[in-house]
Amino acid sequence: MDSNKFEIIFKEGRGRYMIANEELSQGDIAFVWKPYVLVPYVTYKDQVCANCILISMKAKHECRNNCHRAYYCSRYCEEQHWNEYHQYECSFLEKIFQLERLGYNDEVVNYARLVMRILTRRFKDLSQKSKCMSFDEVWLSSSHADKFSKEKAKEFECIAKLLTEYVLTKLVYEKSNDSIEVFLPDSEDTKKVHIDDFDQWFDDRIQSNERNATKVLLEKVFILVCIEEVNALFHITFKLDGYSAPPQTYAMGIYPSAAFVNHSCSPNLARFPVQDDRNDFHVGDVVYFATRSIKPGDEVCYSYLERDATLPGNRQEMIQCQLKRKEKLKEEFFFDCDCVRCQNESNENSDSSYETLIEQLKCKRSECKGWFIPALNGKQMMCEACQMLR
Ligand SMILES: C[S@@+](CC[C@H](N)C(=O)[O-])C[C@H]1O[C@@H](n2cnc3c(N)ncnc32)[C@H](O)[C@@H]1O
Repeated sequence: MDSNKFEIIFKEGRGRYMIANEELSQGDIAFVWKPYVLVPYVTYKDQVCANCILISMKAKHECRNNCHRAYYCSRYCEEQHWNEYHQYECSFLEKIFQLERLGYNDEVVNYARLVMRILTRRFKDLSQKSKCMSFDEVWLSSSHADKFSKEKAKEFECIAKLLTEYVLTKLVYEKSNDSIEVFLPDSEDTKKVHIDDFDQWFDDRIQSNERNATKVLLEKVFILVCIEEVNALFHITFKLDGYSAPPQTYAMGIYPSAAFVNHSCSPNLARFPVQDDRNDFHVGDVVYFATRSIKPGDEVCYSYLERDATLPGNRQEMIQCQLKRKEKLKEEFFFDCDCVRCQNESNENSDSSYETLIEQLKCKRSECKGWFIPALNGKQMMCEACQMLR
C-alpha cells in the first residue's frame, strides 16, 4: 500500500478503517494488492494456469505426476509451481476432491483448496524462517467462528479434519508437540470452536502420541477455514463466455490488506483482478480504483456484495433494496451495516444518487454486461467486458 495516500485508523468500538490522505478522481487507482495465496476455481482448472492464473491457455501442460488437478500455461510455470507448492499438495489433492463424493459441491472444494494453499505457504514461510507479516495479517482477520450455522460448522469441521491430516502428513515432519503447536499461532478464537467426535477421528485417522497438540491444531485449522470463508476475494472474468454472458468466477484468493477496508452499500472504491501483465500490474494482483471523487479524510470502502451483484438478477436487488442487502451482509459477514447509505435510507426512501453512479459505471453497449474500469492509458475508462473506451 502507498502509505502516504492512505492511513489505517483504529477507533474503540468501530475497529480499523482506512481513510484517504489525498484527493482521487473517478477512475484513479487507489491500491494494487498482491495475494497471499491465489488458486484457480476447480471448474476452470484446465483453462486457468495453476501457477500464474492466466486464463484460456492455448497449450496445456500437465503436472509432472499427471494428477489431473493442476494445469499450466508453460513448463516454466509447472516447474515453479512444483517447487513452491505442488510437491506438497499433489498427492493429497485427490482427498480434497473426494469431498465431492461426500456430497459437497465445487464451492466447498474451492475453499478447501484455498485453505490448503494457505497452510502450504505457512509451511514454506516457517521452513525458510522468513518473518512473514502477511500471514500475521491473515491470522488477525475476523473469523466469526461462533456465528456460522450448525450445518456450515459441520462442513468446516469436515474440511478442517482433512486439512489437519494434510498438515501432519505432508507439512510437519517432526511429529513433536512443539512443532505441531507452533505451526499456527495461538488464537483466542479457538475457545469458540467445538469439534464433535474428536477422539474417534484421532484414533481412526491420526494415531499418534500427540493427541492434545493435534486437537489444538485442528481447532486452529477450523479458525483458518472460517477466516477464508469471511475474507476470500473472488475473481470474475468475461474471457470465458464473452461479454454478453454473466461473468464467471475463475479464481479466489486471500489479500490481507483488504481486511482493513470496510464495506459500504455506496462504495467509493471498486476492484478488478489483473488478467494480463500490464504496466506495473501483474496477473493475480487486485486493483482498487475510485468510483467517484474522494476527498482527503474520506473513509474508503468497497462493496462486500459485489460478487452477488454480478450474478444475473441480483444486481438490481443489491442496488435498490436495503432489506436484501442487510440480510445478505448479516448472513454472510455477520454485521449490521451502518454505512452512510444505510443510515440515510429507509425501505420507502431509496438513495437515487447511488443508482445514478451505477448508471455512469455500466457499459453503454447494448447486451454488454460489463462495467467501466481504468484503461491502460491511465486517462480513460474502459469496459472490462467488451473493452469499449469512454
Ligand atoms: C474486513 S473487516 C474490515 C475491518 C474491520 N473494521 C476491522 O476492524 O477489522 C470486516 C468487519 O468490519 C466490520 N464492518 C465492515 N464494514 C462495516 C459496515 N458497513 N458496517 C458495520 N460494520 C462493518 C464488520 O465487523 C466486519 O465483519
